[in-house]
Amino acid sequence: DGWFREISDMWPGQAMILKVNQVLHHEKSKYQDVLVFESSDHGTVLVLDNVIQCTERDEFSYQEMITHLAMNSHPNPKSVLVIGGGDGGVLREVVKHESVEKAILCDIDEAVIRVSKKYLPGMSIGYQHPNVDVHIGDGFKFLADRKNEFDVIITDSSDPEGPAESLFQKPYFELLYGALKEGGVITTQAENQWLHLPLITKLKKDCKEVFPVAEYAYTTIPTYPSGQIGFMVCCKDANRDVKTPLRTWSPEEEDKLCKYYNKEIHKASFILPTFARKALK
Ligand SMILES: NCCCN[C@H]1CC[C@H](NCCCN)CC1
Repeated sequence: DGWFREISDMWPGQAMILKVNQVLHHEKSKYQDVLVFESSDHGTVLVLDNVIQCTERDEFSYQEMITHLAMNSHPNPKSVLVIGGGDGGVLREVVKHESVEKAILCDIDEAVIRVSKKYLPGMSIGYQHPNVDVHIGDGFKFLADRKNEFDVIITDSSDPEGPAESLFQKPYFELLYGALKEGGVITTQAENQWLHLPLITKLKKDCKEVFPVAEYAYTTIPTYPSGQIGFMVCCKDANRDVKTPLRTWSPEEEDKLCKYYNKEIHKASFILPTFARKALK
């Protein structure tokens, strides 16, 4: 009937539905079902295994926050790794930082990259930057033999049910820790406080066993379940206050570079409602 329904047991009893004008692409990749459709009011939409990954209308909220919460919590990020993020949106945000000399993206599924380059030019623009390298493979394996190499690692993953399951476990955070240089910072996609508080509580506990600093922040994004998504922000430096940006763009630059992130919302994103603050203490 011309509507896409995001129904999943990860958010029981609720569903986002978007009006479909035209299906642009649909394939079974090696890892997941890949769907791209033109929506009536949210631009082009990327769906993996029936879960909305990004819509052109609101993707900037997620891509900017998962990137700049990490990048602006580091004094001088030169080498950056993105695990997942095949749509290219996070890379687009990473290369907004002049300090970046090398940005590597490692995604397990070449189909997401291929489809994004064809149907999501506003996000895949990230691939055009000269300092960007792309690696197709399992992020877990990629990290295993990288030690002391990155200033920032961003894990832009899908949800725990599916190819990204291992990216939510403690062994993965230990690999991240080893791949980071001194003072390194990570962000991961850390689900929604209304839907997954037990998972986030476990995630923060695991991160705190690996990193001296681990904090949960979140952003508002209309087309994700319950309208928001969170991030775990961790640092190897015990004295780093990730809740306050170390570096800030001027107000003019902020307005030019970002549509969601700014230095106030960096701080505000860590302020939690009482039910979440108690669970994540
Ligand atoms: N680069 C954009 C990919 C974004 N990852 C998505 C983050 C949200 C997730 N479902 C929402 C989970 C609800 N808690 C799908 C993958």
